[in-house]
Amino acid sequence: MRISFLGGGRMAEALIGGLLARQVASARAVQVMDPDAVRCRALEARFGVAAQTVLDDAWFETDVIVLAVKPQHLREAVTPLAGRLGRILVLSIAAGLPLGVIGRWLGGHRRLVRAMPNTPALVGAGVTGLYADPSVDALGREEAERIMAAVGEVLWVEEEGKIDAITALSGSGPAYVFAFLEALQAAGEALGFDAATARRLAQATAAGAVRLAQESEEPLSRLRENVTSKGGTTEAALARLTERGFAETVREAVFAAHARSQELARQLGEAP
Ligand SMILES: NC(=O)C1=CN([C@@H]2O[C@H](COP(=O)(O)OP(=O)(O)OC[C@H]3O[C@@H](n4cnc5c(N)ncnc54)[C@H](O)[C@@H]3O)[C@@H](O)[C@H]2O)C=CC1
Ligand SMILES: O=C(O)[C@@H]1CCC=N1
Repeated sequence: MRISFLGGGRMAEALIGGLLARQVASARAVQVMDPDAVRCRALEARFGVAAQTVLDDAWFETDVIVLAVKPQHLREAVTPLAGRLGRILVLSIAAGLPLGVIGRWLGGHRRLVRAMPNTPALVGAGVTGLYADPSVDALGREEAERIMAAVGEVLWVEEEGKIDAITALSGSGPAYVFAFLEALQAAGEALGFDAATARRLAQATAAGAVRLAQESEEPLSRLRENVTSKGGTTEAALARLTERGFAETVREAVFAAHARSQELARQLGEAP
């Protein structure tokens, strides 16, 4: 598969790394266009892929174009693509921008898939939600899935609105987990550990708990109960979390991200 990236930032770098490591594409089949020459040189040096600061005809000799530009820059970035796409599949990872809007900017192109990955993709442990325009055929869906599966799990949704929900849950989700780990580390430091030890304890706990959850058939509530002895230490901690509205706060945070994702296109002056 030949893959061209519009935007060669952090997410593009993660994807290119995964694609080459899993041999979904060879370095010769991957091209990048990014106006930042420093980024281009960095990607060339790291992966041996061709990276350029301008769009030329050769860049359009491809099967898939991945849109990996910030939502605020996407319109300007994709306008030069309009009318030059033919059968190329366009895979957008931009947050908050519906396919209807991107298709309009691309001059009515319909061979479009929207993806929402997350930063654990950088270490091959991402999870990506995917939605295809109904006109995209099985081959197009398979190409999109193979690209995103190179950096982790994939999950298709059949309703585009669900991509905003995926953005709120797993797209932004790593930041919630890091915020929790930061708080756990800070609490560990307050109990007398040095920063490195507190971080190690916090991370090992999270990694172990997640692995236990992944390898268990039990509901999460049962796994929580299994840690919680009657009258014990965990019960004391959870009582405080409940009293402070932990679950409601997480819910409100996820809903705030969801609302923001829904609002991004409108803020750019685009109705879905
Ligand atoms: N960072 C995250 O956690 C996630 C980000 N995303 C989405 O991925 C996309 C890329 O995000 P990052 O890689 O984090 O951003 P980034 O800022 O690292 O990379 C964006 C790149 O686009 C380039 N660029 C700017 N204007 C351009 C143009 N006209 N043509 C071509 N390239 C241009 C910039 O030079 C930069 O290298 C965004 O749309 C974001 O919403 C999606 C899921 C998670
Ligand atoms: O915060 C953002 O808008 C992007 C989308 C998901 C993660 N980062």
